[in-house]
Amino acid sequence: MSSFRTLDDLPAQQRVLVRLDLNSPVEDGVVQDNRRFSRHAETVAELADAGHRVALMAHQGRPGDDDFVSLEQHADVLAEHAGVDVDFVADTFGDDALAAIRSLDAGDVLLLENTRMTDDELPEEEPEEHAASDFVETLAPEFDAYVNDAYSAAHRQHASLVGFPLRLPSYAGRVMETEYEANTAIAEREFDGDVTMVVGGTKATDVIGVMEALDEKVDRFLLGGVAGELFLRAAGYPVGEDVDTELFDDQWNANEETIRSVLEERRDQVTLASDLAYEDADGERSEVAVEDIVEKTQSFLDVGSDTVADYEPTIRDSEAVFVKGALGVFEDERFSVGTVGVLEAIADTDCFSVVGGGDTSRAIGMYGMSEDDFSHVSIAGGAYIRALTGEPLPAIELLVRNAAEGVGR
Ligand SMILES: Nc1ncnc2c1ncn2[C@@H]1O[C@H](COP(=O)(O)OP(=O)(O)OP(=O)(O)O)[C@@H](O)[C@H]1O
Ligand SMILES: O=C(O)[C@H](O)COP(=O)(O)O
Repeated sequence: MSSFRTLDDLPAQQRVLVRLDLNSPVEDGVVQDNRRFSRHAETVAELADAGHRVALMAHQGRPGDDDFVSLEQHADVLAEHAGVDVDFVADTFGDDALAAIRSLDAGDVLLLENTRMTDDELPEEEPEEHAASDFVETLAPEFDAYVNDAYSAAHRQHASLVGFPLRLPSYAGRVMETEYEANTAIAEREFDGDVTMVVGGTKATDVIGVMEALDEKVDRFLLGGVAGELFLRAAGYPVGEDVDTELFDDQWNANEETIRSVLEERRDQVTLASDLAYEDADGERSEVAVEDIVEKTQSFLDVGSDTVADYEPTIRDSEAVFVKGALGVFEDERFSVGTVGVLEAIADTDCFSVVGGGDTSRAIGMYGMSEDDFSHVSIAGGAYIRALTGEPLPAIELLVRNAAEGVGR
């Protein structure tokens, strides 16, 4: 059990500042509903129903990215799930935000603008520095308590995650509590048979770092997505570089050394895709064997069918399978073969299975699979794989420290 305080410990009638993780896929400017909304809605509804005055903080994307947008749409999606009104103010901690916070009545809920729109949020700094930022210094006095429900962002050392626990009595929300307990229990679990990890997605930097740390725990890695292409590049294939996206070159430069050393030292543990899929001139899915690729001239959007067939026996023979990241752009049905094929193979076995990632976990519902076919489905990606390595999550350490030191008591 954790040693942080939870909503069961929160006194009545508080002015509460709550950190959620509503970071979601954005398609053509439209925020896509996903399990982060439904899960966090439970915490929000509980706080509102209990008569607290609730102000919510969350982030979306990163400055410079297409999905770095306002949280205005998030307020409506969250309200629908929570069954309570969620007002929105297009301000993080300026006069408009303060006026909206001060006008909250018991049971009211307000969502503040994307925390990453303030310069104080993003630097990875020590909690003490964040606690002294204008952002934290301005907002903290407006509240009696801070609730962190953002387990899936707990690996980031950002102001809204680590600054407030030095200023306010702090509590874990319901999502934080359940994800922490599930992921910690999983990290501590020992398996007799083979443990397999399926590694994909776009956040290659996040997953490659932990592959090194997990080699004691994981017997075999099955690769796909952007990380998989970077490994193919290291293995000498002409892929894993930017053609019409900016997903590869920067991540290659940041991780080349680690990828090469993982491949060199653990070549027999790492299985790479044998074929890849792309959109052909007719707009159809086509596949090519990696051995036949002479030059990368278009984006590869999925692993091929032979790769899925290669991966299935490994999954069937595993006692545990962990998934982090999709093997392709599954949101487009043509490129869902890798992700869905692997998830269905896992669902068909009775192995212990965990699927993590805010985006990746969406594939389960999108393609008619049931969460019950997996042992645990986490809305966290980076935080979940770090938890598997036993690496501390800074935002959670701060909740523990806050409880131990009795801040605000
Ligand atoms: N080859 C590829 N090219 C571009 N995008 C890809 C490719 N393969 C997978 N993806 C994308 O990867 C995304 C999922 O992985 P990503 O690393 O972004 O997040 P996640 O696993 O959901 O975890 P987190 O919660 O950390 O965001 C999917 O939205 C999918 O479209
Ligand atoms: O989606 C996530 O994994 C979390 O919200 C963290 O987002 P980040 O990877 O942009 O910091």
